Amino acid sequence: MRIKICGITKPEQGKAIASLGATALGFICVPNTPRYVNPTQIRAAIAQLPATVDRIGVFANTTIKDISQIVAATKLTGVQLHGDETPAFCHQLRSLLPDVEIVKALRIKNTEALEQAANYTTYVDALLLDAYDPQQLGGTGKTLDWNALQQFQPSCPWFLAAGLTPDNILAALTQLRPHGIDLSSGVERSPGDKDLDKVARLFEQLRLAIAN
Ligand SMILES: O=C(O)c1ccccc1NCC(=O)[C@H](O)[C@H](O)COP(=O)(O)O
Repeated sequence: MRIKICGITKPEQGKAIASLGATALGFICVPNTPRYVNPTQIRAAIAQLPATVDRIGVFANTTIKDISQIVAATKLTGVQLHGDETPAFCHQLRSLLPDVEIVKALRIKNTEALEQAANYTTYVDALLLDAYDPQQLGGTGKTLDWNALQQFQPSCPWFLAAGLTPDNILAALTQLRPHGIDLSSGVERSPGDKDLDKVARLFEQLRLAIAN
């Protein structure tokens, strides 16, 4: 299973989280949000990472030009689209950046929001299910109704996000079998400041999940 820790702002924390076992790190490229990092900061963090760790830039409601410039400047391996990007936008981005992983985040407000998934699967590498919040695009700490996701089986890989923590990850994974998980505020002291003890506890819990 892929394990993505999102909202990295400090290079030394990114390095430590990668060595604890994260397979992907997320960098928030959405200005005026609390975990925002600029391309210089992303490059500094990436310089500390082993090549095996995926580096995903998180964007929302920006232009293809902006995304492709930041990808070129930072060597991100993937792009997560966290706003209202359409399937056509994903298709266009994929044509321009064929070697970059594209993850479309769906912010689940109601069951109809899940039905959008099928419109994206042809154009993206993976989907990510996050919680809807009227004020915040992501990093909300709100959980989804896992029971309502039991039938969610898109034709592409998917990540479960939204309010996952070391304390609830086992419960989530007993109900659902996503290809990956994504955590941010559940392993933080404050926005952008990761708590390495919480990250270590997450990996202990995941080892238990694998053993059972
Ligand atoms: O985390 C942010 O601050 C953020 C800001 C703007 C767009 C997206 C953002 N985060 C996206 C993520 O992938 C988070 O990991 C995801 O929302 C889960 O967050 P959490 O519920 O805190 O685990």
